[in-house]
Amino acid sequence: MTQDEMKKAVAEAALEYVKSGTIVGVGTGSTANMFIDALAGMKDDILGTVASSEATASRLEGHGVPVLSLNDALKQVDSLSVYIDGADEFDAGRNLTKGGGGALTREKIVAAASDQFICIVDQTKQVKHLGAYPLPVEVIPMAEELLMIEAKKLGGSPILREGFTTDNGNIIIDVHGLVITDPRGLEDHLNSIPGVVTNGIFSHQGADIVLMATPEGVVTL
Ligand SMILES: O=C[C@H](O)[C@H](O)[C@H](O)COP(=O)(O)O
Repeated sequence: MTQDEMKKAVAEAALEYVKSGTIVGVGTGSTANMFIDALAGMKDDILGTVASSEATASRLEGHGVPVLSLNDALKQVDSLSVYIDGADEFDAGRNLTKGGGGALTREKIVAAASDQFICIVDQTKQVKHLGAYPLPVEVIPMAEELLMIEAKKLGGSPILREGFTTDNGNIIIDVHGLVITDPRGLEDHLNSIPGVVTNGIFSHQGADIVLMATPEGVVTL
């Protein structure tokens, strides 16, 4: 089974968590794209979606799936029923790193507004410690050098994502070389640096359920 076939299988398995008549939070990335394609078949059953990026909104709209802003959605309901998204890495505690596509901030906001986060991954994303995948940090441009200095103090090697601007008009600094043994502590520490919008550790907004595709089938963790 190819990695793309595994992504498709896990994306389709996530449909089980989509409840009729609810608003669904939708993530960003290649796995989330496959979920969007599968969700299109349920577009008449759900009340709508909230997208975690402009790219996701465009793909949903291309399928004719209704997209609401988060603010409009939360005027209708207290919370979204479910948030479904991929990840770059996950650990045994269902802590995640995300943001390989640069959508981390909106993803974290939509996840926080949802009752349940179902993370859809293939088995290549499973790690003992987060950090082998460079950790993205979204930063207001003025704080670029400040974040570089602080990341080096943590033992990381920060690299500006050249030519990339987030949907929020900010920059991303990818921090290489971290071995993250305390995901929640590092998430909080990085977010306490002025100018940081958020970082790609999802510990506070970790997954409630990880659906992991393997060549033998989809496993629920
Ligand atoms: O910003 C991007 C997101 O956090 C993605 O969910 C993450 O990078 C995983 O993407 P993919 O499913 O393409 O591996």
